Amino acid sequence: MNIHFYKYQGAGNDFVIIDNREASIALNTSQIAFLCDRRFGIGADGLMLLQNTAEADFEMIYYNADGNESTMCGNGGRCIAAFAYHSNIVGKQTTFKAIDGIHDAVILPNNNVSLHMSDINTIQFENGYTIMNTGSPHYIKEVVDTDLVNVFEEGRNIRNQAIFQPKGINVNFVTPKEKGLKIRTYERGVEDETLACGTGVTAAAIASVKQQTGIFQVAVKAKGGDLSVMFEKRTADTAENIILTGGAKFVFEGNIEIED
Ligand SMILES: N[C@@H](CCC[C@H](N)C(=O)O)C(=O)O
Repeated sequence: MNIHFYKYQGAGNDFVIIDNREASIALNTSQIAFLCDRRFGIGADGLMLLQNTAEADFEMIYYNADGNESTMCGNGGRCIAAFAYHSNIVGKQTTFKAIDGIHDAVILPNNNVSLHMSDINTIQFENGYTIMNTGSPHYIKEVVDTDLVNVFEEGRNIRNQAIFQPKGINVNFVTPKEKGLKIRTYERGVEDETLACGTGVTAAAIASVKQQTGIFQVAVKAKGGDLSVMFEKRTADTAENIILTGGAKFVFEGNIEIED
């Protein structure tokens, strides 16, 4: 089967996007893993299908690089909104359906896209770390300097701890800076460090204000780029009106042959 694909990246978190509005493409786990493979395929942290839905402008179906369908991807959501805009499927403001519900996105100047993330109903403040689900589950640990962390080893150990099984968790290491945060993330389903993770950046920004309430804006520096998160906290352990903003760029497009 020959497939036309588009490659996008948001702060270095990269994705294969396929327009499946005609519902003609059904990919299995090994075909998706092949397309995301950086040596044998196109290379990406994840793959998204853009599909039709009666509930919004389009639907985003998200798969991790291991080929399995997963939960919400914040950078993926910003990239698929940019793709839908570049493909004249939607205008500068769009609403799309993802696994965690309906999201609004806005195309901004200079290849920036902002995305309304799902509300957070529970923030778990533990001894030395915070856990919350920003559409995907995240573990956030404050460290003295993210540059000194072995993100692959430490992230993998935490991701595989018995308490987080069977689903696993994404692991974020965060250092507060003068203005904002620095972050590095180990992503489940990629099973490696990625250059940025939108749901992780969102979780880290919200965790950084601890139990405070109010309206906040936090700048977050990931390895692959800068993002910003605006949110409101009406109570100590919830967050709402969450907007994630950052770059979402077209990289290249092409055709690839995949085995049935
Ligand atoms: N890169 C993403 C998160 C993608 C999902 C994650 N790997 C998981 O399975 O939970 C983002 O930008 O949010």
